[in-house]
Amino acid sequence: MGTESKWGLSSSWFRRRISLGFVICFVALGAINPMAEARVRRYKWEVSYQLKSPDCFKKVTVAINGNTPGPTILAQQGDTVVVELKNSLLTENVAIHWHGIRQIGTPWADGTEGVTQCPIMPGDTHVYKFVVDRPGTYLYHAHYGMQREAGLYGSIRVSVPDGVVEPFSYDEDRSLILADWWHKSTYEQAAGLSSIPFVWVNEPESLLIQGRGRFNCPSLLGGPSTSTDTGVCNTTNPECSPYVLTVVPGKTYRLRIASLTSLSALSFQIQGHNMTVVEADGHYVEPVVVQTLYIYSGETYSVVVKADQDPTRNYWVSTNVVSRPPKTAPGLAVFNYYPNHPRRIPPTAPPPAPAWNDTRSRLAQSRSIRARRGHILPPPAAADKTLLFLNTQNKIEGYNRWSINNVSFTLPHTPYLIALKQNLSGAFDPAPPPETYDYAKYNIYEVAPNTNASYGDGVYRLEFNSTVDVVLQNANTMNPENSETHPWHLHGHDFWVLGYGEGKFDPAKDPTTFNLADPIMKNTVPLHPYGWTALRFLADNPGAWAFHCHIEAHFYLGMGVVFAEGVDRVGRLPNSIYGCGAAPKQ
Ligand SMILES: O=C1O[C@H]([C@@H](O)CO)C(O)=C1O
Repeated sequence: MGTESKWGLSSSWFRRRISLGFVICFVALGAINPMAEARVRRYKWEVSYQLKSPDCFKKVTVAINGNTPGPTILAQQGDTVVVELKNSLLTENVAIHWHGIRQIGTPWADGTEGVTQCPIMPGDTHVYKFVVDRPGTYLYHAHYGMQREAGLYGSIRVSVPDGVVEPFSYDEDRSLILADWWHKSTYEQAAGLSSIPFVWVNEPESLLIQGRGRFNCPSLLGGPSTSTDTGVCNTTNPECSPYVLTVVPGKTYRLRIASLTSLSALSFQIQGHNMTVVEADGHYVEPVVVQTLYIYSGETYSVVVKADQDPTRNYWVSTNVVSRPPKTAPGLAVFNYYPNHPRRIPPTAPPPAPAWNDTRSRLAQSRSIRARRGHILPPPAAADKTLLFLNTQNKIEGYNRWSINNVSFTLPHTPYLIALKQNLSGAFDPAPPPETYDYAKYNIYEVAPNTNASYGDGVYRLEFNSTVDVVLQNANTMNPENSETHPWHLHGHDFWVLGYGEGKFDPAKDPTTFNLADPIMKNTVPLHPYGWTALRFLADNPGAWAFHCHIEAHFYLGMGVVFAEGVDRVGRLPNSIYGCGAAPKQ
């Protein structure tokens, strides 16, 4: 790493240890140092349990350096990010995934427990080191069990290199993460999901904007104290006051909006303001003006907003559950026009939520977002391999599961990357999972018996540098007249979104409608109820990569697959990812 500068300036750990004078001195040196472009951004994180009240209800969270969301990683294209992570959870493993970072040349740093690494055990310290090769808006979050839901997440913001001008302008740059929040622990939820009878997680108690929400504690509203809220509902706690986004009248803001919900598809609105969508998952898009942005778990968008409304008042920022019958109050933050008091409640009610079951509007928005001119085009020829993935809910041995082509994914005890690279036999099923389903016979509109699903941990082996199409097919769940939204996330790659369709994908006809002219590239894409979504990607990143529904409970219940390509080209695996299953520490 000849270009490494030892003193990454954004590291909070580093900043705390040197005086401001030194920082200014190093910034000045950086400005004249030709080696300055590719810096190392060092972070030192400690993951621990913390009692927090993000929505005024106190519960155990999993935090980084005491906070949820964790610190924002700020870097510039080409920088190396080094995160030294200490697991101070007393009884629980951890692993962190860098969502949207492709990990080119460092597949072992993807942070996916069971796929690219062994879990980091309590007391252990693990170093993640990777290059952020593209500017854009990304995320990080736990990728172990259902731990993300306990609050272990944050933002990654990668800026363009010095001198590069972006295709839109703004005065200020802000990040907002949306999340849903439950009062039950993740352990209780996971236990319920793997029980007979099945105990569903149900709808969230609240929606959080940048880690802040407000749950309706009955006693706070003048009602009787109940055993569930006594001592835990405390709105005087500053932790649970709404997030405030202060804007200066006349200025333009780039808001990087990301969703890390565990279940909910969301709408997002800023009362009285239009938003111009300019970036999706790290790729510029043709500007689209919206009043309501629909956002699915794992997606990021940049919108440009001008503070051009009546500056004598504040406005609501609101988010609502869509695609499932909502039982959760809107998540609210304050869009505060300076110099109004940031706690001044906006004088009018939050904007009404869009109809939760208006699938057509959501589909229309998905289709309306197109790549910015000058984008990377997909290979135009037919794909080398097409995978047709039927998404179903199933019963296996009495347990509720989710399956892809009748296989419900289970994580092996030895990570795929190690097993494949070291040719460890017996680590996972060597038979590849099915590439299609019986589309001629399957009725996606009915509750199907789905009695022939099985557990599986096989891998789709992709030829290195081949073009792969994946068509995700949605279907009815085990409940009549019900089909849900599934945001699918691919690790290690971006894909082109070739199209969204309603109903059943017809392999003979629908590929002719694929958009090969200006498809957006993304890493996470919604599969709408009773619809299909078609993607194309190049299997050009040596490694083993998860592709899964980003709903925490759904991946936990088997809704995912693993791709592997070019593993023989992967460099020497670091010892730090070993230490489980058939992969003991070297
Ligand atoms: O996996 C799920 O289970 C429930 C429901 O289908 C069974 O109660 C639900 O809404 C899911 O997404």
